[in-house]
Amino acid sequence: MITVVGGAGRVGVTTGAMVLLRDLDDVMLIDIKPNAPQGEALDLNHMAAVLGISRRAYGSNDYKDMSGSDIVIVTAGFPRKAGQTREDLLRVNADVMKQIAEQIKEYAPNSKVLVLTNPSDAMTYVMYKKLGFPRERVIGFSGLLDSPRLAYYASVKLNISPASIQPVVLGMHGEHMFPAPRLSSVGGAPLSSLLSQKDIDEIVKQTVEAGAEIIKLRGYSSNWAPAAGLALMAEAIKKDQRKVYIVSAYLNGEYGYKDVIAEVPAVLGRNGIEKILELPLTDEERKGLDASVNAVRDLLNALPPEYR
Ligand SMILES: NC(=O)c1ccc[n+]([C@@H]2O[C@H](COP(=O)([O-])OP(=O)(O)OC[C@H]3O[C@@H](n4cnc5c(N)ncnc54)[C@H](O)[C@@H]3O)[C@@H](O)[C@H]2O)c1
Ligand SMILES: O=C(O)C[C@H](O)C(=O)O
Repeated sequence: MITVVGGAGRVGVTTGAMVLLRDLDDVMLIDIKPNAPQGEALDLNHMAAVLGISRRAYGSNDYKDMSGSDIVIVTAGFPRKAGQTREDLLRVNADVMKQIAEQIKEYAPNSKVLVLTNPSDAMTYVMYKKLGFPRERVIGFSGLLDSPRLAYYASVKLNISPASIQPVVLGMHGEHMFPAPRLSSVGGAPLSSLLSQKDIDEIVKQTVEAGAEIIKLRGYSSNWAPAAGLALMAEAIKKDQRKVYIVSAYLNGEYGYKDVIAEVPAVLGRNGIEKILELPLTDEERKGLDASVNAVRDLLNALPPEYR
């Protein structure tokens, strides 16, 4: 069973749909909104019946129904509104993480926990600290959104499929993320060698501003792309695929950073994070990553001690 906490919210229910569509497992949607997860589960079960998928969705307002889940995906919490940054959600969502960590500890103590709630690196840190699970089992989401976004914008410039691009965005999910065009590649060539500096600057800006652009256009934040990314992470763990994805990981010396969470490439398999990969960086890239990781640290330092 894969549980989604926040399962009646936009990203939560879309994630439930993606898990079913990829035929990964049954899905438990848990949410504090009365009746809403049950209603979403019913609709998802009808979708599965239409498509002939033999997985079930369940909905509940009771955390104990996550019992037995090997993966718990956390999408619960407040989304930002137009004009807000993700960082503005720090305190309110840290409270939500703290509450949910208690429940996961009690009902799914052996699970791998994927955290998407914003600001996602800081929320992954709170979840990690409050759960006390090994770091391999507490994994933050967003690299699998920021990097494919970079691939998308580059693919438009190059008029090729985004699937042909291996994009790299490191550090923080937020205003200070670090897109790395030299480390991103197309057919073995660095992306930076295939586009002009002006085009590179443009796609980097589009990537950083992508989330805000969606909110500006439609009034609420993304759901389709993040849900797809979460499903890929869950799939890699569930099927022990050992695929390399950029994820938010607790660093204990990797890249020279300690006691902080940042987006880095990692191998995902049955144990969660099987290995963190350390990319060789130029001096300039090192500075860019430092600035990004320092922005995560600033957020963590702004959290009262009970969240750390
Ligand atoms: N990291 C990313 O890339 C990324 C992408 C999209 C959204 N997000 C973030 O994900 C979060 C959710 O976004 P959304 O659009 O789905 O919001 P939403 O308001 O549609 O859904 C949030 C859901 O969480 C539920 N919830 C709140 N507290 C809860 C608790 N203690 N237990 C269980 N459920 C609880 C709410 O009832 C609601 O249904 C936001 O913080 C948003 O910023 C992050
Ligand atoms: O922009 C947001 O608030 C949601 C998410 O972090 C995103 O990048 O789409």
